[in-house]
Amino acid sequence: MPNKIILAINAGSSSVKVSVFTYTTPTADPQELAVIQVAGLTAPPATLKYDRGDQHIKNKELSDINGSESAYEYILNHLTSDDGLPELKHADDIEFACHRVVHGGDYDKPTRIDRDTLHHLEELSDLAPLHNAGALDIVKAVHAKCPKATNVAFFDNAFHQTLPLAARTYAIDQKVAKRNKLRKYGFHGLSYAFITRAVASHLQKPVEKLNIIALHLGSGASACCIQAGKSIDTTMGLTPLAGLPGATRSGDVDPSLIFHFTHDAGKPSRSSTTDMHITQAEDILNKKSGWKALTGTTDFGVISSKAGEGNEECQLAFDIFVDRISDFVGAYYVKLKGEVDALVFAGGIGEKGAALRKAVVEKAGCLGFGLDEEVNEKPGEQLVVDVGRQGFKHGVLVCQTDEQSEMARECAQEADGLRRKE
Ligand SMILES: Nc1ncnc2c1ncn2[C@@H]1O[C@H](COP(=O)(O)OP(=O)(O)O)[C@@H](O)[C@H]1O
Ligand SMILES: CC(=O)OP(=O)(O)O
Ligand SMILES: [Mg+2]
Repeated sequence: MPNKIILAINAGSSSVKVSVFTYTTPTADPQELAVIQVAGLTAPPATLKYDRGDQHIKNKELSDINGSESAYEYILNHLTSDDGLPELKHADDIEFACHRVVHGGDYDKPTRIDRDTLHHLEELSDLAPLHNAGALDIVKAVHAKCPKATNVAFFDNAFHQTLPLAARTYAIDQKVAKRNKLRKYGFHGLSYAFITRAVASHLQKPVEKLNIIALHLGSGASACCIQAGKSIDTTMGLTPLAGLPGATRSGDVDPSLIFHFTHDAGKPSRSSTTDMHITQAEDILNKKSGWKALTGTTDFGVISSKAGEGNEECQLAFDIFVDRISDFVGAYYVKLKGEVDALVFAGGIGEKGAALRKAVVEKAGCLGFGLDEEVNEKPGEQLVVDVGRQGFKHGVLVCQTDEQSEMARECAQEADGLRRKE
């Protein structure tokens, strides 16, 4: 039987990342052949990163890319014309296109995308204004350019189905809450599912016995309290705006603040489209806040090094992040009754931000976390690295999370059920 190609597509808030996998049987993990990323969609020029075998392209500037759909077209073209990737010479070689869909509402498992599902997901676009519309544009592009591929949606909120009622319920009128489905959903679930398995395997513990406080810190940032391998709380809410601040997101603010910020809070934003309706309030808090508003850059690597050089705005942004993360580490420590296997850092900032890890772990020192500072400076590229100090009560780990590989793994396992019936 010929190898089958799975394309795992991750439309983040500012980038499109695609990994190419082959798989043979549902039981063996898919094998990664190439990873391609077009970043900088919100701060042009877009740039290309490509890794396949010993071929590596980094920071190549691209022209004529103005959104996720054109980024996908570029990516498909790049992959099919790479002679070193003979497994994917033609769009028809793709059997499954997996899409990370941030807000899936009540969908709780990978779902083949047909016209009805697409319509339901479009209705949820307003609840993930930086994400869903971009992902669905790519679904349509795959439909047009790769008509033989089966499109499957993987939902970023699915991992948080296990949130206890008290954690998922807002203290508002429950009739309205139920009618309008207003509750905490939580996101970054593909990443937390990956982290849970990778850390359990690293610690040689069954997933069902794993208790961790996991931090996914990227352009969007969140924390998750994982007990017995299941999410029991997380910082994002009805939408990915709640909780920690991010590249362009405010994170938690007093909900009344926005009416003092602008009198036009409830009016439609100029970023509204026919597929997505958002207010000025949502536009300001999602797209014009966070690190960008505080420092002018969305790159936390730059913020971190400028803070180290004495830049006050960057120092404040850095300190705000440490302050908010520590709040949740404390809260989740109590939820886990102090029975914590490890504090886990992941996502671009969690994996690369040594200074941030140091500051967070120092604050949590009173709970029994400590860092091996030398390893923390250069943890290396292994899947999970122990950066905790010997002899301390709880571990500290860095995990190279991979949302695309999580989708590919689930896709291969469920392939028979997901395949289109001819
Ligand atoms: N050395 C570094 N220190 C801290 N943050 C970094 C470093 N290098 C990159 N980053 C940050 O990682 C973030 C991107 O993380 P990633 O998880 O890839 O984001 P996305 O949410 O777009 O998937 C950016 O804010 C980037 O600045
Ligand atoms: C849910 C979310 O915020 O995703 P990202 O960090 O990829 O923007
Ligand atoms: Mg991401």
